[in-house]
Amino acid sequence: MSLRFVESSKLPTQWGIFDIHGFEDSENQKEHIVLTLGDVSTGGPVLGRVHSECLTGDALFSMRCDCGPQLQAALQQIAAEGRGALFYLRQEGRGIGLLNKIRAYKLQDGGADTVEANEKLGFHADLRDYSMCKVMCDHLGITQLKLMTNNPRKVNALTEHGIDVVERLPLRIGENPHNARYLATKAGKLGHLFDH
Ligand SMILES: Nc1nc2c(ncn2[C@@H]2O[C@H](COP(=O)(O)OP(=O)(O)OP(=O)(O)O)[C@@H](O)[C@H]2O)c(=O)[nH]1
Repeated sequence: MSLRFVESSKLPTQWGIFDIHGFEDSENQKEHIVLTLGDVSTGGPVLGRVHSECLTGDALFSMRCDCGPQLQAALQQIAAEGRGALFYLRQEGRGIGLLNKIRAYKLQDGGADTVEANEKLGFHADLRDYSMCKVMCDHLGITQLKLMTNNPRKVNALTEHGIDVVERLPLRIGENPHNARYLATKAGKLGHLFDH
């Protein structure tokens, strides 16, 4: 992965003024961002969230998934701690892209679960790559993460890329009748832990 830091600036949000850092992956024509709050380069493990893009959940308030509430909760928890990092990775639909995610939704409307739908479209259930996080951490001086996630495979992937994840913090939020089956499939087939 050829990831290059581009620029940093400020991003005022309803939870405080974050620093926003832009990175470019020219090889894959992707642009990723990291929001940080406080001094993340010194002072021990950083509260972190590695969040994969979900336009429908993050920006359009979709209740088919739990992405939007997780994003909001992560930013709130970072703000409450006064220090942390949100890695916002542009790998929509677990890496299959937005339009294929809509195709997968259509298949789920017809009875497939989220894993079967990906497979019917010819994709693996999860195509995401977390290698860019190591470059981002090195650039930002982050050496250890306390990671907010329900996904142990994400912890393993980051660890394999050389990131020291010292703790996994569950991020169980946003359950509703529209995403009950989706969350059950994540727990049953994708190894997500829905503990508190
Ligand atoms: N292919 C596909 N992607 C989906 C679907 N619903 C949400 N996503 C995508 O899934 C990604 C989020 O992954 P999740 O499996 O929900 O969660 P996670 O990141 O593995 O784990 P957490 O850290 O606990 O949130 C985002 O890129 C969403 O766009 C779906 O039905 N099909």
